[in-house]
Amino acid sequence: MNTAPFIAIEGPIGAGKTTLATMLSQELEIPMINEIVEDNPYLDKFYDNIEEWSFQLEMFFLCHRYKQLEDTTDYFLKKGQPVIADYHIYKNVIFAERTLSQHQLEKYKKIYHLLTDDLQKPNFIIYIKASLPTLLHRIEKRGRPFEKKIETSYLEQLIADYEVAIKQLQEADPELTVVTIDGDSKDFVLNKSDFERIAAHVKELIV
Ligand SMILES: Nc1ncnc2c1ncn2[C@@H]1O[C@H](COP(=O)(O)OP(=O)(O)OP(=O)(O)O)[C@@H](O)[C@H]1O
Ligand SMILES: Nc1nc(=O)c2ncn([C@H]3C[C@H](O)[C@@H](CO)O3)c2[nH]1
Repeated sequence: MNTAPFIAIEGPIGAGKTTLATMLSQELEIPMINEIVEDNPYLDKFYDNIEEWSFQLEMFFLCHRYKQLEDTTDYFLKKGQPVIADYHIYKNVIFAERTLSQHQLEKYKKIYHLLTDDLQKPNFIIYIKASLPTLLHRIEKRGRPFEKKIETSYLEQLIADYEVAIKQLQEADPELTVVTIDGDSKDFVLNKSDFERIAAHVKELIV
């Protein structure tokens, strides 16, 4: 059992995880941890050639998130301080299963379990579901040059992978609370009342 509320925002690429995590962190006055993107040395190369760069990229994300979550546990959760993150560590597996060869995946999963089995996991997931047109629109709006190379089929697969993974996480942990947000119809950026409803719901859950 976690010592303090640990909230992860999840969903496929461009769903609005960092945006919502930032807004909730400010509104609820809860510290936020987020993954690095601009300093990632492999993302650009990865989107050029997934097969060639996937192992380096997945290992980079895994090591980075492992260290970040270790620190999060020590500095916040163990002291009873709630935390909000714009990812769940399990997203490593979601992506790795899609990008690695079978041989690489077997090795990767051993390392994943070794590093993460004893880490504190989030007890709340806010899952932003969004359709392909919504994701494409948001990725384009954000305008990261390397993401122009993302194939539509890759995004479609990730949308389906996320549906399966969130169900698996919920089945594996009956104490986990999953709040699903329809990212197509709920606009927490432009519609103040949409955001207020989400924030009120999260506040109720964690008190
Ligand atoms: N509900 C929303 N309505 C309109 N625009 C949004 C919404 N949520 C996010 N955006 C915009 O969409 C873009 C992607 O959002 P964001 O970076 O938060 O996504 P993300 O899920 O964290 O992405 P990634 O998977 O790459 O980490 C940003 O430009 C953001 O301003
Ligand atoms: N392959 C792969 N594995 C991951 O664990 C992972 N996590 C995020 N991403 C990609 C999505 C955005 O382009 C960008 C920022 O989230 O990085 C990932 N890609």
